[in-house]
Amino acid sequence: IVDGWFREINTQWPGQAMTLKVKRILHHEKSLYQDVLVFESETYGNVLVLDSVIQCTERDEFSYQEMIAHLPLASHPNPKQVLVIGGGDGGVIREVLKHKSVEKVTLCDIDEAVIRVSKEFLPHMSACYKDSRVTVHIGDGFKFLPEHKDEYDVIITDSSDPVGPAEALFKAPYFTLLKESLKEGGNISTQAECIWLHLPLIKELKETCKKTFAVAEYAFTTIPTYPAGQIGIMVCSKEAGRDLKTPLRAVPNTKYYNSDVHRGAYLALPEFGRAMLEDG
Ligand SMILES: NCCCCCc1nc2ccccc2[nH]1
Repeated sequence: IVDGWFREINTQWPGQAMTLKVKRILHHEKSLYQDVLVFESETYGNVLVLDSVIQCTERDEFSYQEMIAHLPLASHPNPKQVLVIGGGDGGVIREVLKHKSVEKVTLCDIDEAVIRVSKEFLPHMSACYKDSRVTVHIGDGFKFLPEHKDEYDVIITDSSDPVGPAEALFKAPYFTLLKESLKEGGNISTQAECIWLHLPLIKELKETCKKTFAVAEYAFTTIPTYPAGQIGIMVCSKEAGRDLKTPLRAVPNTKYYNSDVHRGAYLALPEFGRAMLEDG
């Protein structure tokens, strides 16, 4: 933080950096896995930063949280058991609970510090931890998944970037584990990075998902505080013929997601992205 501004300088996006004006630092610690920082910004509410990368801000988190949850849930006929890997801030759980068919949500995050800090400084995101349908497991998704085979209708992987603790969550073995933990007809979604910054990674991710699942599609959402203001969501299904692009029902009290946004998120991949992802 220099002269009152936080700058998101990172080798993943060379030569550019989102900058947010800092009102005051609320918390800073080194957890077992990463550096955890929370600051109150002048115009984006409280901001959670892990290893110097912006993970969420109170002002725009709903865009990403709603899309990563509702794209796989609204295209599943009857989701009852849901698993969230990562996402310790709790925002995804809040969205999952908007589907009345959901009976149980389990959250598995490797770092208890993220959950603890979110409960204290991100109340609008962590409020749902109190819900009776929610179970929290502190641990590595890689170990948790093999112990829970054929158990979930939807699994959402709300990971940070593929540098540090979340690196393995972007590789093929992880997607095989996801598939084995899904019930028949199950859907998954993962944080799938930005076409302006990570095209080679997205191409590899889509190829991995197409090999592992019956269907795999890349959607995207707009979010001002993520690098280049856009982030992707990979959505897949075990069910051959599952139409991921069509919402089967409306989702109540959202601020970003609706059925048109659902469809629009898959459409019109800009030509430089389409060519790379589809033609090779
Ligand atoms: N550079 C884009 C980063 C995207 C991060 C998405 C995200 N935000 C999170 C907050 C808490 C825990 C896991 C999270 N994963």
